[in-house]
Amino acid sequence: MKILRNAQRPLVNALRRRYAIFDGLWQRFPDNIFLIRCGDAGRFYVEAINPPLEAMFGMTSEEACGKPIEEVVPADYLPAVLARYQECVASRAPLSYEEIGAADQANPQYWLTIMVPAVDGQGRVEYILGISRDITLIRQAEETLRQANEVLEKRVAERTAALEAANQRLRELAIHDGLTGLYNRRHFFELAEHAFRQTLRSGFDLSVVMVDLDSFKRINDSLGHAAGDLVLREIAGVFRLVMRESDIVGRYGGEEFAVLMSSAGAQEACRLAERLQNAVADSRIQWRDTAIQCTLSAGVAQYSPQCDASLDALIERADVALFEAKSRGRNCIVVSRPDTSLCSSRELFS
Ligand SMILES: Nc1nc2c(ncn2[C@@H]2O[C@H](COP(=O)(O)OP(=O)(O)OP(=O)(O)O)[C@@H](O)[C@H]2O)c(=O)[nH]1
Repeated sequence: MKILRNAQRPLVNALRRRYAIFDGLWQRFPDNIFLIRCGDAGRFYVEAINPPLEAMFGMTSEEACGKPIEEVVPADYLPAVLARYQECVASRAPLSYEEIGAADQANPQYWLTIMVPAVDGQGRVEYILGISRDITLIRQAEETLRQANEVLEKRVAERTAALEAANQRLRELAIHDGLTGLYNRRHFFELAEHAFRQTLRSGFDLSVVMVDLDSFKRINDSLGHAAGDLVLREIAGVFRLVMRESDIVGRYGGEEFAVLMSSAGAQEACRLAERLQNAVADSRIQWRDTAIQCTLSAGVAQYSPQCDASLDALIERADVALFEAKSRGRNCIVVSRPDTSLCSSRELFS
């Protein structure tokens, strides 16, 4: 008998050492640890809880030991806890999940739980060992970061929109004449070049009307530059009213305007020039106590493959016709025929 006790001593000592190690770890482990015994009929009983859980449940591990889980876990969380135990028993595999538990909803507590089933020789889950870590601070930091990101994204979106609006304004400024709002000379040429190339491909008509206000200098000289500016703005408004949507109109120079009409021959271009002439003549522009009346001269040219190797050539012909209109006493429309001879618009229709 004594021999047998002596033989067992190293084993007992080894078991004591191991127990002391595990018990020390159990007592000092900072996260919640619980050991659950799986009873018959799907019942679960507390086997042991470590100090953090003792503090949370308000009972010692000895007091909790053997109690059905329903008597230890608060009723609010019980269904979710039982469901996890059942899942672990059914799968017989480790399980990891996140859960929210809180005394009040405004301050939720987040837990990351890992469960490991202890399976006996018959494949039955006898115990479940669980470790729960409080990850509330991590989730709160993530939420703070998410909110900060949201604010940042909103700010970036606002700045992007403001920048986009500023870019749009810049694009507008880059293509429009600041005084009249019509296309500036450079953009007029860009659009006109495009239309000209299309005409070369399609063979459709294309005409140019060059318009110049008559004796505009007199307005400046008699009423001042601001009055002249007002006249230019008002005349631009008249242009907008009279033009077709497809017409391209630009401020070509000081008081000179260019109109490019796609799919329009010389007669249609002359009719447009006449409508402009009449609309301008009818408009009374009020500058202080003076009603300013203007007239205009226009030169018209229809694209002709024989004369117009380029857009510049076509505009040059319309410009020559405009010069002729000025020479003929102003307030009239002159057309450059395909053979470059000049005639009045009335002659064109007769
Ligand atoms: N107020 C104002 N005047 C301008 C502007 N651009 C050019 N002008 C003036 O337009 C006038 C053009 O004068 P001219 O070239 O002699 O032409 P005009 O007086 O219209 O005479 P005709 O074209 O021969 O009928 C000049 O006095 C320029 O200073 C502008 O943006 N604003």
